[in-house]
Amino acid sequence: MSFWTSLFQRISAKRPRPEGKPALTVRERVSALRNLPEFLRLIWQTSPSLTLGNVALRLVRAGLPVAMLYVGQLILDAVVSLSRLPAAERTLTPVLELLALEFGLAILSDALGRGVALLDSLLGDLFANQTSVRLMQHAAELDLDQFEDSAFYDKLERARRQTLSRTVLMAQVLSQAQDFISMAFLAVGLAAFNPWLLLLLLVAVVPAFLGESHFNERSYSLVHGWTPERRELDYLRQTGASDETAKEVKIFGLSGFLIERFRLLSDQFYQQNKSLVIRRAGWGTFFAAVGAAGYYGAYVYIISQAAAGRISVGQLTFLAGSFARMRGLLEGILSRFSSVAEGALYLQDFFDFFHLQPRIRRPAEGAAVRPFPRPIREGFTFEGVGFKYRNAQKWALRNLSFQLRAGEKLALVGENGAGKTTLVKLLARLYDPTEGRILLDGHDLREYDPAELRQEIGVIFQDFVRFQLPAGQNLAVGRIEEKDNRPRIEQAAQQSLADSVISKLPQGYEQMIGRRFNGGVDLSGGEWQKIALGRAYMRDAQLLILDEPTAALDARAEYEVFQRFKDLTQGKTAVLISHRFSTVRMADRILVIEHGQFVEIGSHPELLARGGRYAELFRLQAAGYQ
Ligand SMILES: Nc1ncnc2c1ncn2[C@@H]1O[C@H](COP(=O)(O)OP(=O)(O)OP(=O)(O)O)[C@@H](O)[C@H]1O
Repeated sequence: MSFWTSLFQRISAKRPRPEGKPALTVRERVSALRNLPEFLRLIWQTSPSLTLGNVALRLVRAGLPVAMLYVGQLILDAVVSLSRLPAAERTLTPVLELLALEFGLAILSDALGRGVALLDSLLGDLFANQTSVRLMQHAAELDLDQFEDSAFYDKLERARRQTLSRTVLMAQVLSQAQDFISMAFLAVGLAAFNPWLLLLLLVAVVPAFLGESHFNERSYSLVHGWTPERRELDYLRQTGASDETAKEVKIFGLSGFLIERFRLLSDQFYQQNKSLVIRRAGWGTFFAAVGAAGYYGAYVYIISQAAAGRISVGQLTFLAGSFARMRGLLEGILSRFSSVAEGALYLQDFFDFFHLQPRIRRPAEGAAVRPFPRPIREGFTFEGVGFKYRNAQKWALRNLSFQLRAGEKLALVGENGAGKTTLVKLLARLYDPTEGRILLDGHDLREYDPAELRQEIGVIFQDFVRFQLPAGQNLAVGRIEEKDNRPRIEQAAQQSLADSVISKLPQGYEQMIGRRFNGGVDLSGGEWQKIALGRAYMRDAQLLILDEPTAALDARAEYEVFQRFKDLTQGKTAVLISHRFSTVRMADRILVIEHGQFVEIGSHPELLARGGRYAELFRLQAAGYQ
């Protein structure tokens, strides 16, 4: 067993491995480097001019160390030969000229260094902004069920978290190239004097590199393995202190529970990371000592050559300086190499995220995309539709067949968890059925462009989003292109009764809603619901879906909303989900589902006359009012 193998086995012996999270193999690390060309292409695309400028400055700067050392050698040799001349013949002019040259090089080096740092930071900021935008764009294209998958969330999280280190990686890759060129210049000088010095240099530096890369790999494995827990930590931090949760956290006295869990997890991570950084520091010191020993060995050799008169004093400083400089550069290159490899591993997460593809998308190129019917002629037909959520054991819907006729108002009735919201999500193609199919005017929904379909559908979900935006924009999210069309927004507000809410706000339509931002005003549940309903009226949709749109409204508001709803949706198809039979009975037909299965369909009088499940539920609720 070689010395290094046994050394690394010892380093590895006590390391804590996160449960079930295997370390990455060397092959995985090396293969992660394949991500670099793509990464460099992205940097180039960010700004070709900044990238070019950066590379040009770095190229010039790469030549400076050897030039400065060489001028230093000339200065010393000139001074020594000057000191040997008779006093009358001594003139400082050549030395001063050389000094002026070195001064100029020093100024140039500093200016180039600052220029490079400036371009790095500008390019890094631009790159970070553009990748954040790309992340948001790509996330917006993905399917809803991908968001419900925790492995997906971990990927997204890692891709997001690494924004900063990607900009560091960019600077590192560029510095790497620059230092390689500097090294090549210096190596020529050193090798001309004695090639063995180059070998000594490698012996001094390579162990440190191996140690560095080993610990980088451990650190990546630890952080990678801890992604779900770190996500949980973020969640706990957010839940423990946010305006949305403060009310319940206080009432239920949850802060102790949340803090305890946070403390436990963060402590575990701290302990594992601590032992890693301590071992890293210890081994780092050892390898630095090996490096220093190599340097002093070379120094002794060079001095002995100077003492024997084989080289001049100027050459001595040039060689000693070159050796020290090369050691620094090589150490930099090697340790950066391992962090570049580590960065490339994180890039893998980043690219993995971008390789995720939505399944619900426009029909493939070449396949005919069916234009959305305007107006819808027959309606939607469910044919033996079944749906199972990702990772769920049971079916949310099964064997569901019925027709939603064009222009009809259909109410969905069923107990909690019966599958009503799921049905609506299938209509909007947030998911595709697991079995069976949904037809629109006789053709499978999958033949239409999902973006066009969603334009023609307006859905207000029971858990609608309370956007922290001004009142007008909060309504306009129903049709964001119209966010500046005040008359249209006001009309939608009147239709949904939100106008009475907005007129009471100090700044009317400009009033920021929600407490997150300065000057924001919060609304009651029913007031929020009126705003959300307004979004439905902002849309020019042919199919309107309201999922418990009035649950938080008072009795008078609910009555009014539905009186208007019938008029306002004249000629349009609508689906209503409600647990209130006073609302449900206004629908043309009512579909009753239970445990995801079809039970019955018909108008209110028909279903009452039939005396089935609907009649039973209706009487149950009516009895409560007597
Ligand atoms: N994202 C999801 N992932 C896994 N299961 C889900 C998801 N959403 C809903 N379910 C399950 O699917 C079933 C149907 O849920 P759905 O939300 O469609 O019911 P619902 O009839 O709208 O209920 P409610 O009246 O309470 O709103 C339930 O058993 C529910 O637990």
